[in-house]
Amino acid sequence: MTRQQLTEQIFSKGTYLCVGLDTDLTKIPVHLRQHPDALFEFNRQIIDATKNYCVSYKINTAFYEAYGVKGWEAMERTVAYIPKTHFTIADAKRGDIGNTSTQYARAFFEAMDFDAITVAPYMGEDSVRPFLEYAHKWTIVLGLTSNAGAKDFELQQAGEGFLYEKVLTTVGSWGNPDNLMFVVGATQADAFANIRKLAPQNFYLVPGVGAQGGSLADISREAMISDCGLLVNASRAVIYASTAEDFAVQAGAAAQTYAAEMRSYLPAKA
Ligand SMILES: O=c1ccn([C@@H]2O[C@H](COP(=O)(O)O)[C@@H](O)[C@H]2O)c(=O)[nH]1
Repeated sequence: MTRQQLTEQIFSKGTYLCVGLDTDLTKIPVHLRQHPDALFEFNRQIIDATKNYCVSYKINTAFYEAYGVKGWEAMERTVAYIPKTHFTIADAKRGDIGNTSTQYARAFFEAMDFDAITVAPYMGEDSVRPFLEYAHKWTIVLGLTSNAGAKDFELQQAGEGFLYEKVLTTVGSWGNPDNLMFVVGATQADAFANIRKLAPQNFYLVPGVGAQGGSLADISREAMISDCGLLVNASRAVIYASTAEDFAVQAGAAAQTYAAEMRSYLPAKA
């Protein structure tokens, strides 16, 4: 998907919500747990209920890898089920020597048709480059993450600034705003204005609203640009809005609430 196609979706639907499919069999409604294809069936109903209120789905691969072959198959079926209008993200946090990253890129961009994959930058350029070489695919590099551990490396001083700042500027020169996004945690709202100066045109994938307590209003105020430039992810707050039989209806309602707030922050047009 191109940037223009993504922004057309955002402005026509009035939302920049990304629903995170962090599907955990111990958290889905009891009546679905015995279903022979429970992971996919849960996702199918969540997608049907939320697709009008979001422009993207993020599949965190850990939740599928945890179930072995059956989990991997459920992930493949889920990404194939998501409407082509929606931007699909494999939250896999890959990155290895170039020869190996090439295989990761094939797995997520060819064997499965994800639009984007999250990548850890710490093995350097050759580990990121194979993902960037795909036309109309996106590499989403970890910038300043939402977790407490961000302070252990990302927020350590590295020369003139923080390590995450060096990641933004250096990785930014490897790609461009049409193929490279950064992960910036919603819990890091104080840093957003500075981050926008360092990566002024890139889209940010922003996890951390909902269960982690980040503020949608703060992020939107500090980091939105004329074509939006934000995909804000909510996983647990949407998909587990209810764990009863009405789970899909409640997930749709939660997504609708986020979308209504997002509409109020979007500029008039791109
Ligand atoms: O900095 C990061 C990077 C990735 N994540 C992932 O996003 C979702 C957040 O889930 P919630 O339930 O909405 O908290 C999850 O898949 C994380 O692994 C992140 O939270 N922070």
